[in-house]
Amino acid sequence: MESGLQSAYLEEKERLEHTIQEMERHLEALQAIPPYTGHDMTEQVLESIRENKRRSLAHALPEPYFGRLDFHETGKPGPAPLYIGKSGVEKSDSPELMVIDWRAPVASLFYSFTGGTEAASYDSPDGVVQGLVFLKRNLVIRKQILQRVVDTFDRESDAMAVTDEFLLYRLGENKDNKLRDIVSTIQAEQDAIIRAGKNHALVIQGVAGSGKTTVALHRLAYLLYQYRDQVKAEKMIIFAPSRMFLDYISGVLPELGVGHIQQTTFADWALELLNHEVKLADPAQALRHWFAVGAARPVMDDTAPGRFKGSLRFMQWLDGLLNAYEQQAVPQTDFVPWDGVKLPYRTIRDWYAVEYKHEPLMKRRERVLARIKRWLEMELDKVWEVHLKKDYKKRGSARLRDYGKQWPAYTPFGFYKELFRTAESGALPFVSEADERFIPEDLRQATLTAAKKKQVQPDDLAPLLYIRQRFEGIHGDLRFDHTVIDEAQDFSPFQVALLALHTKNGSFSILGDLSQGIHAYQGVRDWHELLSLFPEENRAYFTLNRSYRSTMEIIYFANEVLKRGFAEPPALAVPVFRSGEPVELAQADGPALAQRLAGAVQEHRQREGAGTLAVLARTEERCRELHAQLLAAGCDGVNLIVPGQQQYEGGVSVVPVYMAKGLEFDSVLLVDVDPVHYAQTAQEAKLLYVGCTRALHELKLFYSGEPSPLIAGVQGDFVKAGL
Ligand SMILES: Nc1ncnc2c1ncn2[C@@H]1O[C@H](COP(=O)(O)OP(=O)(O)OP(=O)(O)O)[C@@H](O)[C@H]1O
Repeated sequence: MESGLQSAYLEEKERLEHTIQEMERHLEALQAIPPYTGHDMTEQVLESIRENKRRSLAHALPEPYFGRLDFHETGKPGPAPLYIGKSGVEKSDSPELMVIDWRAPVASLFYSFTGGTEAASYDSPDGVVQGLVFLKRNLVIRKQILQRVVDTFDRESDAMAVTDEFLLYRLGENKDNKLRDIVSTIQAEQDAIIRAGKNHALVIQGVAGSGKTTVALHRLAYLLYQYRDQVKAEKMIIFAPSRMFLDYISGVLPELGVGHIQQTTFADWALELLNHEVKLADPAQALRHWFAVGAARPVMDDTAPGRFKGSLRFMQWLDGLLNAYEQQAVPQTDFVPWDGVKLPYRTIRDWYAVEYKHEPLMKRRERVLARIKRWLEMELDKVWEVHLKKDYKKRGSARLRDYGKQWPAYTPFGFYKELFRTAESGALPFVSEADERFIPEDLRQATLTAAKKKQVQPDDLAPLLYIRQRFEGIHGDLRFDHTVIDEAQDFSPFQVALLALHTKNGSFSILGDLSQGIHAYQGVRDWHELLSLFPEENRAYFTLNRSYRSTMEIIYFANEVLKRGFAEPPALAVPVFRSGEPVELAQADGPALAQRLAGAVQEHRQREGAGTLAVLARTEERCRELHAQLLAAGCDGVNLIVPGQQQYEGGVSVVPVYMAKGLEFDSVLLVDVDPVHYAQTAQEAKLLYVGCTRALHELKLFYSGEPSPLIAGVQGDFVKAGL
């Protein structure tokens, strides 16, 4: 075996040297051709192909490939080694490929093949291709140097396949402040999602750490490769929960050689489309309210404003009012520019309701008014007496202005706020009593009070955009080829329905985890709410239950939290076989806790290759306090992460649990895990679960007095009492 490994290493080393020489030769040849700057179209196309090749070769040179698959296609001679890399590499003198792009159909075998001697197959553009896999090999190359060769399947060897060794090696590494690509270790269940067809709305329920975010980003790279004639990077969009999270994931797409994909939060995107006509109420205040501790924490049922305004019922109500407005928008009067001449109401209504039916509402208004103006000019042409003509012109223009005032040009916000008035406070004529009753009184008051300051809550944004699309339509450049919604459990059905209007062919990747639905005051309760928005034949539901982030100990412990918080716990995470230290529980508060935390930070920093560490607390105030204590104890350079943060710096951070969602840290220290901060409810269990599952390698929990019922009595070799 030893000598087998040695010869494999030597074989691969030689092959790598040969590939690099060939690539360098190719790159030099391309660089020797002076860039074409002329106007000949054909030459321009050729230059752009050459430039792409130069870029792709330069990008691939340090690590040309990461895998090898020896595949014997049925009916073809002998097994051929296929080298798989982040991008395809041609030979310098022929279009034959030395390295195959990981997204190519044949490369799917590298991911979907998980061992066994039976025939394997993959889908190619010409149909299913069958054959036998002889060898599956992982290679680690860094800066052109071969560092590791691991065979995960060898048909000719008696040795057992060590399928997961390479994955475990990868998962055991420390992380920095950015998410990384996983091309070399994509798992079969992840690959199935990455390669799913374009015109489907995929809803993916994945446990914490199952790779949802990572898979979504790889899927974008795949779609761009596979459907290059149909989709463009600039027309793809990722919605993520915060700008800090966007910063955290910003490294993956460039690593995959993909650029220019729009990345935003729903609020930023919406405010931009609304021309910043409204301001968002301070989100930190809302978070303080919803994540208040103990008895101060509000109930999160369907009467919560976000649940109400985010529901499809609310969307239907709004739709009904927009339809009623559409029916009654045209002033019910003839247009009489001067005595004796009139444009009948019926004619104006016909223009509006028949001729311009397909235009959005405010465009229709513009068109009708412009047409009345033209009619007026024609009527004036019929008047020959100069002095009369002048007088009619003045009078006609004034009457047209008056007419326009009876038919106001609403902005989305201008219209929206009118809908919350009652008949008593001057509601618009088409707002019925039933419409009035539909809105809970306190919500009406809150919406109107905020509206006076031109302020809205996040849950008002989807309704505002819905009005916008009915008023102004959606221009081509606002329609996406593909839309990714990460942390989708925090999205409302209304938001997703709205995004569906902006997305071509229902092409979506919607990812989330209901067990992490800590924003239950606004998000979905079950995925059917979202799936029902798409036709059955165009939607697909996937689950990811394996968790790759955390050690077995951490996952077993986090699962216990869910079991204690839910009468019927949701699908529990299945860890990969990666073992670490047991989760530690310790009693500490006040100065003793501060001392423990400072000690842990210092110890962490002394470790070789120390990665990231986070102290997680329930509230922003508590984080500020702990941060100050750490600084006072001499722990310089500790980052405090609070709402509104734009960047994640890595290193050591103090973070409210709700802001840590989506991120990960090598070590996590969770404080105040007592009955007050984490009561035995599903909602608090989700919060604590989020906190625990942020840890890759090490998790410690501290409590004052009693431990929270969500962790009390947890027993097993995956947990131990701390000193
Ligand atoms: N196939 C894989 N190979 C190597 N690492 C992986 C693989 N899949 C996921 N990971 C790693 O697991 C971690 C979690 O991934 P990611 O953040 O995408 O998961 P997630 O499901 O979005 O998590 P959460 O819901 O908790 O935010 C990352 O460090 C990622 O690199």
